[in-house]
Amino acid sequence: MADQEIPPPSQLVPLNFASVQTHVPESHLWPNVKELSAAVKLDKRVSLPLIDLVNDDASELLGRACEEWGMFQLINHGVSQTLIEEAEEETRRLFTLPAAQKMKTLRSPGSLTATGYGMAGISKYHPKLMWHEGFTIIGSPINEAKKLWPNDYKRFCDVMEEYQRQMKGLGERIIRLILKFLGISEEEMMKLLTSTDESIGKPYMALRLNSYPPCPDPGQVMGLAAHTDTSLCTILHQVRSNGLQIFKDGTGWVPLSPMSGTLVVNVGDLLHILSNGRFTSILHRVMIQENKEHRFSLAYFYDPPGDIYISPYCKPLSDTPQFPLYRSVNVKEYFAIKAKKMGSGLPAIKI
Ligand SMILES: O=C(O)CCC(=O)C(=O)O
Ligand SMILES: [Fe+2]
Repeated sequence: MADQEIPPPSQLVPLNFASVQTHVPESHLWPNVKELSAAVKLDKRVSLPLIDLVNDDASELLGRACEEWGMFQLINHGVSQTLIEEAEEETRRLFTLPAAQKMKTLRSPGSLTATGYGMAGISKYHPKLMWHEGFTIIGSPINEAKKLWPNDYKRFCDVMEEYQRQMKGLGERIIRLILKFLGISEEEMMKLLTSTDESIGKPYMALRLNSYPPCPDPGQVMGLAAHTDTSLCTILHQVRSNGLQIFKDGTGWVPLSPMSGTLVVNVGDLLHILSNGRFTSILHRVMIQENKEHRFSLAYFYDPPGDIYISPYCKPLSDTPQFPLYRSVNVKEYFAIKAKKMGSGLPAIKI
């Protein structure tokens, strides 16, 4: 029965990476990776802000980091190290399953609100495929976990549900502090942060587990091509290995190594819109490393529900009049615009 759910090979599906021993298939050879890598400022020490969430000035520090970088690292974030390690372990357990097993949970292409295995949404904008496979979780992953581990699915579900619960709580704390910095009132905040209630649209909050398998020719493949996240903010846990790079205006591409005990948080397009362009929706990408390690990461996209409207916040009574740079847009609509515009949604809603 389950085999019938496996799609035909013509569909855009992740490669069976375990079967690649020596030669990277043509479909995954990017002609320009060497140039892209050469542009990286390895000598630049990234002094990405490191923010203590329990600091009395956290709101100010987060706001300044969003303005200057669109990204920061967080300590004292309150998410237990044990849970993070369990989530890492379950992620590894999932991606090291045989390819045919993972394919049983393939998400329908283009689906934004389904749980399952597949390629990153940005894959369809590039002529070459990426050295990446993902597993997106929205709500409970129980139906898919049962297909992966018919007799042993509970552990994965328990860990991933608890991880999402804690990330959602953390996301809300971060967003509240950032909105406070912008001068947004509690009442307005509540409208935005209303829980993932079906009455205001489908939940778009998602946890994406990312896997970048070891590659025989890392200099010719792309892990995850440059993109901005659509979210309000993304909370990223990099599992030890290097590869993440961020684009800093005035500097260029710089690597961002994982730092134990911290979580990386970045501004997404929705927060850029809400801040009326004040906060940077930071461009980032993942390059495959020479060290033949299997790299994993866990990205939690903190999003309002689909029917919530995001409008640029222009400070009332400010000395200099402020005008909205973007039209107001609801979450569901913005996701659709971004998909239609090849991953570059902001220009489409510019006033
Ligand atoms: O793997 C990483 O470090 C980054 C992942 C990412 O950018 C994403 O999932 O949107
Ligand atoms: Fe991202």
